Amino acid sequence: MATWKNLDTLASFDKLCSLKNHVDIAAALSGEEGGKRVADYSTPMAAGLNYNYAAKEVDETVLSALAQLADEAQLIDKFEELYNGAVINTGENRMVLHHLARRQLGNPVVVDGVDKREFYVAQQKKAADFANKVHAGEITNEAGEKFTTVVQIGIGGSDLGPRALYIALENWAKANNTFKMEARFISNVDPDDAAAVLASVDLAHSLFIVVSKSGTTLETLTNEAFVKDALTKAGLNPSKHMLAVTSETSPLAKSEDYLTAIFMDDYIGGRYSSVSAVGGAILSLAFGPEVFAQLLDGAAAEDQLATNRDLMKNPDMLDALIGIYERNVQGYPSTAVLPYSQALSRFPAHLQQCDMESNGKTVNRFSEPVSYVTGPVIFGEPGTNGQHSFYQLLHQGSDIIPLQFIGFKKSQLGVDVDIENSTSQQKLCANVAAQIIAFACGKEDENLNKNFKGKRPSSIIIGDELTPASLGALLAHFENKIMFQGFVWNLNSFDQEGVQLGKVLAKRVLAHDTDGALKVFSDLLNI
Ligand SMILES: O=P(O)(O)OC[C@H]1O[C@](O)(CO)[C@@H](O)[C@@H]1O
Repeated sequence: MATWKNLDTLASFDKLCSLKNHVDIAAALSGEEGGKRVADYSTPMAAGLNYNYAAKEVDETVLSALAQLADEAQLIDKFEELYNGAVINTGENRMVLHHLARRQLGNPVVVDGVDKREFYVAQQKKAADFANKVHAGEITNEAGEKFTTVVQIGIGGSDLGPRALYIALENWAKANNTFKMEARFISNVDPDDAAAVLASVDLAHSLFIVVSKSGTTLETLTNEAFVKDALTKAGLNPSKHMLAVTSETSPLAKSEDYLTAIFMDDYIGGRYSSVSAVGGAILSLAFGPEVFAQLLDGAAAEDQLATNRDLMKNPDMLDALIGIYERNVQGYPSTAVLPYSQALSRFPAHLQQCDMESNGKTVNRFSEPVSYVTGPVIFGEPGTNGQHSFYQLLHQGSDIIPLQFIGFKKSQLGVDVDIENSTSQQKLCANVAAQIIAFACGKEDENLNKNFKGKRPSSIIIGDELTPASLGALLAHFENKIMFQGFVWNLNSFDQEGVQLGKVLAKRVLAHDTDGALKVFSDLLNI
C-alpha cells in the first residue's frame, strides 16, 4: 500500500526547492543547442500527439529531481491503487473509476456482485442502441417523425465536458460524414439560457437528455421543468421527448417520465464523467456510437501511457510534475490553456472545472491543513483570439503565467485559402510557434514599454489533426495530470465540498430565511 504524505515532508521536494530559477529558457533555446532541445524535449502521447516541453524551465537536473519526487511520492503506486478499486475519494468514501469506463487497466473491480467494467460497457451499449434506433427512425416523436436535434440539460460536469467534446468534433463529423444530429445545451438556471435554446430548436423534432448524477441539482431540475412546460404548451408529451442519464440511486432513476434511463454511478465524479453515459449519450446521438468509441480508445491509450514508471515516457505525469515545480518552487499562480484550434473553444472551460474543482483545496486527504500552495487558477481561450485579448498581460504583466499550448498541423474541415503566400492554417500554426519563442526569449528594447523580459515558460501538445481519438487522448492527458498533481499535494482530488455553502445559502434566500447582510443583498436583488 502506498503511503500518503504531505509534499513538504518529502526529501526530494527539498532537493527540488534548491533548484529554483535553475534554468534560463531564453539561453536554453538559443542557437543550435536550442534547436536540438526542441527536438529532444518531446514525449509521445497517444493517438499521434506529442507533448513538447522544450520551452519549460527544466533541464536534466530538474527532470531528475522530478523523477525522484515521482518515486518518493509513489505516484504510479497510487494510480495503480486507484484503478484497482481502492477508496481514493476519502471525503465521500468512494472509489474513483472513470478510467474503467475506457478500459480495464488493472484487476476486475466488483461491487455488490457487479463487475464495474461490465456495468460501464453495458451502459455504453444501451446509449449506442438508443442512438442507433433514433438514427434509424425506430424511436420517433409521436407523429412518427425522426428526431433531428438533441438538447442536453445539465450543469457542471454534466455540461462542460460533453459540450466541449461536442464542439470539438462537430466539424470533424461533418467532414467525415458521421454527423447525425445537431446538439444544443441548456445549463444555466438563468431563464434566458433555456428560453433562447428552446426558441432556436424545432421542439417537435427535439430529444432532451436530462443529465444529473445526483438527480437533485437545482439548476438542472428547474431547467427540466422549464422544458417540460414548453413541450406541454406546444401540445407535445414530454415523456416522449426525454431521456435521463443519472445514477441508479438518484430520484430521476425512479421516474417513469422518460423514454429510457441510462446509468452512471457514484464512482465517476461529475467532472470526470464525459467518458461515461454523461458524454456517451449525447455524443452517440450527435455523431454515432462509433465516434464515441474512438474517443474512448484514444483516452484508454493515453491512460496506458500514464501507468509507465519512467517519467520521461509518461507525458501525463511529466506535465503534472513540471506543473508542481512551477507552482511550488517557482511560485507561479495560474496556468493558461491556449488551444490554437477553434474546435477546442470550450476545452479550457472544461479543464477549469476539472482542475480547480479537483485541486482547489487547502486541506489534505486527512482533512489537515497543508502549508504549501495547491491548484493554480486555470483559464484560457483559443489562439489567435487570445493574442488580441489577454496576451498583453501574459507577455508584460507582473505575474509569470505558465502556458499550455495545443496545436494541430491540419484543420478539420480542410477548407482554406492562400492569401499573401500562406493559408489560414499556416498563419494559425505560425502564430503558435512565434508565441512560444516570444514568451520564452523576449526581446530587449531600450524603451521599457517595448521591452519583453521573456522567461515565460510554455509547453505545447502537437497533433496532426483533432480527431475523436486525439481528443480522447487530450482529455485523458489532462485528467491524469490533475490526478498526479493531487497525489503530490496529498489532496483528495475527487470531492468538492467547496461548492456546498453557496447552495445552502441560496436555498435559504429562496425560502426567505435570511437576516443581516444576506437579507439586504437578497432585497437588493428583488428576491
Ligand atoms: O450531475 P449533477 O449531480 O447534477 O452535478 C452537477 C455538478 O454539480 C457539482 O456537484 C458542483 O456543484 C459538480 O461537481 C457536478 O459536476
